[in-house]
This record gives sequence, C-alpha cells and structure tokens, in this order.
Amino acid sequence: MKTISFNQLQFRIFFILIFLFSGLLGAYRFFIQQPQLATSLIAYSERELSSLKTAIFQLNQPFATLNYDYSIWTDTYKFITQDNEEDKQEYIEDNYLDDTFLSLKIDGVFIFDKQFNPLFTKGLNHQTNQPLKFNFFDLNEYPHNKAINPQLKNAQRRLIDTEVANTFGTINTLYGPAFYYSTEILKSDKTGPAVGFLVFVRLLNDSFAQQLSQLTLTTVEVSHITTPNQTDIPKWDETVPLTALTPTSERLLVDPANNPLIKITLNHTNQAMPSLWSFETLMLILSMIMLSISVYFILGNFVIQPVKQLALNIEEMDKAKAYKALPKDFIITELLKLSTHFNALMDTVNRQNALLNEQVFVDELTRISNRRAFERFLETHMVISQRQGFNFSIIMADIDQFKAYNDHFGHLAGDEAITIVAQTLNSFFPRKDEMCARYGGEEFIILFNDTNITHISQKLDVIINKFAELNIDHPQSSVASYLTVSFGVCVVKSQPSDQNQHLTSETIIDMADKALYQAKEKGRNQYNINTIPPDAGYKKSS
Ligand SMILES: Nc1nc2c(ncn2[C@@H]2O[C@H](COP(=O)(O)OP(=O)(O)OP(=O)(O)O)[C@@H](O)[C@H]2O)c(=O)[nH]1
Repeated sequence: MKTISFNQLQFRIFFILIFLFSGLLGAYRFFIQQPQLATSLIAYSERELSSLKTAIFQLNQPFATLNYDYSIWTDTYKFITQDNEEDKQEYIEDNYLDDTFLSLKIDGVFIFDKQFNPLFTKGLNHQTNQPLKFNFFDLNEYPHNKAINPQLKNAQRRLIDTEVANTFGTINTLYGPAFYYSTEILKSDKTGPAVGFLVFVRLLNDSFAQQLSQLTLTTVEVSHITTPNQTDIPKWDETVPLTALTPTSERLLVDPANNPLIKITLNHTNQAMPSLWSFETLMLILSMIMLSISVYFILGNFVIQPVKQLALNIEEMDKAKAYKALPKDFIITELLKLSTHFNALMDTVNRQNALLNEQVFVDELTRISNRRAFERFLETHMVISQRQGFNFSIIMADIDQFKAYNDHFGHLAGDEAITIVAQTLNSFFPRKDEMCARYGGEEFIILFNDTNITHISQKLDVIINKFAELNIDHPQSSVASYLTVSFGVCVVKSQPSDQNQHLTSETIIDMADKALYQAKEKGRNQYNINTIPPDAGYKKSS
C-alpha cells in the first residue's frame, strides 16, 4: 500500500476540511437559510405594502370624519330642505369661510341634492389661498364621476359607518388628482331619508409622497398618469401576495371609472436576496481556516512532531543496529506509553540477546568462551592484523594423560578437573584483546597479544607452576603426581613484505597444534614454540 507522510496527511486533511466546510456552509445557506430568509423578507415587503394601504387611510381619516360630521348635521340638512335663502346664506357663511378650508385642510366643498344638482360649490386651495373652479361634477362632461354619489347602488360603504352611505376615492380635477369623500346628508339623529350628499375634496399635493414615505418607513414615489392605459398594476387597497422578493412594488389610485390616476412606487427596504457568499460567509470560512491552522499547529506540536521524532529515533537505531532509549518527555499519554513500552521491550530483547550470545559463545561446562567464540574472535583479529601487521600468538593447551584420570576418578570428576583447568587458564588472559577458550574435550586455545618469546615463556612457566601449586591429584600420570598441562605455541610476527597477507587462521592453529604435539612427544608438562616466519622463533622446553 502506498504510504504518505504526516505532512502530506496534514495538508490533505486541512484542504478536505476547508472544502467540506465551505460545501456544507454553501449548501446550508442555499437550501435552508436562503429560503427561510426569502420567506421572511417577502413577508416584510408585504407588510410594507400593507402599511401603504393603512397610510392612505390614515392620511384621509380626519378628512373623512369631518365630511361625515358635516353631512349628518341638522344645519346641513336644513340647508337643503328649507327655502329661506337668508338661513341658507348664513349656513354657508358660518361654515365654509376661507379659514374653514385652511383649518379642515380641504380644497373643495360641494353640496348636491339627490339628483346630483349642485346646491353649493366652493373651491379654494387651502395652501395657496387661490380660488379654484372645479367642474368634475359636470356629468355631461364627466359622466363616470356620478359614482361619487354615495346613494348610488354600487356606492362603497366604508371607513366610518355602514348605516350611512358614503364613498371615498380619487378623482381627476382641473387642478390634478384629488381625494374626495362623499356622504349622504341626513338629520343628526339619522332618521328620515337622505336629502342629498356632501362632497369634500382635497388635492394631492407635492408632500403626498413624503407623507406616505414617513408613514410606511420606506421611500415612496408618486407619479401622475396623464394618459391612462390598460395596466396590471393592482389598486392601492388590493391585497396581492408577493411571490418573490422585488425591489419595488407599484399601486394605483384610480378615478371612479377605474382609470389610473396616480402610480405609487414603493421602494422596499429589502430589495434583493443577500448573496450566497456574503461577507459573513467568507468570514466564517476564514475563521474555519484559522481554526484549522491552529489545530494543525497544536496537533503538529504535541502529536505529529513527537511521533516524527520517535520514528526518526527508531530509524536511526535500526540503521546503527544499536539500541538507544527513546525520550519520555511527552504530554500525550499514549506517546509516553509508546516510548516507555518500546524501551521496556528493547530491554527485554537486549537481555534475551545477551542470553542467546552467552548460550552460543560460552562453553556450558567450563563457563569460559567456546570454540565458536574463539574462531569469531580470531577472524576479527586476523582482519585487524592483516591491516596493521601481525603481532599475536596462538597457544594450544592440552591436559596430560586425561584418559587415565577419567578412568581412575570417573567422568564427573573429569568434568570438574576440566573446569578447574579452564578457569585457571582463563584467569591468566583477562585483557579484552586476548581470549582463552575451550577448543574441545580437554583441549584449550588461547589468543595472546604478545610475540615476545621471553614474555611468552615467562607466562607459560608461571602457568605450569600454577598447576603444580594446584596439585590436582593424578595418581595414574607418568609425568607427575598431579594434573599437568602441555602447551604448543605459534607466534605470528609482522613482516615488512606482504608474506603474511595470505596467512589463514587454520595455518596458525595447525602450527600451534604441531608445537603442542612436539611438547607431548618431549614428555608433557612443558611448552613448545613455533614462529611464523619459521626462522623468527626458537624452541624451548621447560
Ligand atoms: N570427563 C570428561 N572427559 C573428557 C571430556 N572430553 C574429552 N574427555 C576425555 O579426555 C580423554 C582424552 O584422551 P586422549 O585424547 O587419549 O589423550 P590423553 O589421555 O589426555 O593423553 P595425552 O593427550 O596424549 O596426554 C578421553 O578419554 C576423553 O574421553 C569431557 O568433557 N569430560
């Protein structure tokens, strides 16, 4: 399986996280948040349209109330029903002075009898105080305006009182569009039939749009429609549900014949859906990136870096084939466990290795090195010697007439004697560059790091004397009354030429063996020395 490094893994996880997070965020915004937002923004826009309707009612409320009050009033009733011209004149003078127009904020008052005959008409621009001559009630010219008569069958009854016929709307005049309010004229107690109707007119002035804007808390624009066309724009009091978010909505004010007079354009507060990838979204993704980087560094510092260091330490150990305890300064419990248990495991392996080495290279009976250990040691020594020049001796040692000893004392006693001889010989060669090993049976082999014949002779004399001192009883020996040992030595001396370069360990051991044989021949309990090259040595018997 293809492996990847921690760095690669970190980068991949980092980018996968960013990709996933951005995708999830986008999906959440697109499928959940945006539809919810659209619904609430559309509802908000609908509320703004509803507030436009309320605003138009609200603007005309005082105007409507006054019209009603003046219509359901005995004085107005009497104005129509009585014949006294003086009283009529008094009624007009008392109630429809110029100041009345100003205080009522109206621009026209019209009293009609039941047949739509004007009994009193007066127009005055309440803002400019200019007299106005309205003619909208000339039904010959404007027959559709008959609808301002509240008593007509189709008159709308609204706003004030359902018992009293009245109608409200917009009408086109010589001075532009105006609101009108029209109520039938009754006695104050509302008894008896209506005798006519009273119409108040208020011109739509320039502040109309501003007033609507203030009341709806939006921006409202108003435009006069001079050439009325067929249009799909709903009327101001119609409720048409919005299907999508729109920047503006339009509503119409129409005349009594439903011809458009004024177009009201309401600019909605929420003009369009916020973008899918808004500033907040980008900030969220940026925060996610910052979070990922922080996690990346925290994990990197406390987990990944220590794991990498552990991997490196173990790799170095493997390359050097040498065990070194792993560090233990980890914050993460599992890493501390890993290093502690690895160290413990390696200690166990080392102990088992040492045990195995001992079993492989130590003689079981005598507890000194065995022949395998010696051969390995000699091979290494030979390599060094071939490089630096030969300067060592091989000594073969053999217990004299040991068969007779065994025969006399038994095999177990023989084992004990071999062990004593082995330990004694071994004690004379303690240096690291020397070795004494059991070569087989009752035979031993020694690598001695000295080629000085005198030194060798002195050493072997001391050893032979040591066995005399030990005085291991050997009644069957023809050499002495105690156990004796014979030695054959091969001294390998360094040569100026490369004469020794092809020398093998077998040759050297063979030379030592021959020297031993000669020592045996000569009567045992003595040593014999051969040299390589042959003329470099001499023979000596003790
Ligand atoms: N007890 C005991 N005896 C051993 C061991 N290994 C070899 N021997 C005995 O050592 C004796 C060696 O005898 P030989 O090779 O005939 O030589 P020798 O009797 O020592 O006579 P020379 O070497 O000529 O002095 C044999 O009897 C072997 O059985 C051992 O591990 N334990």
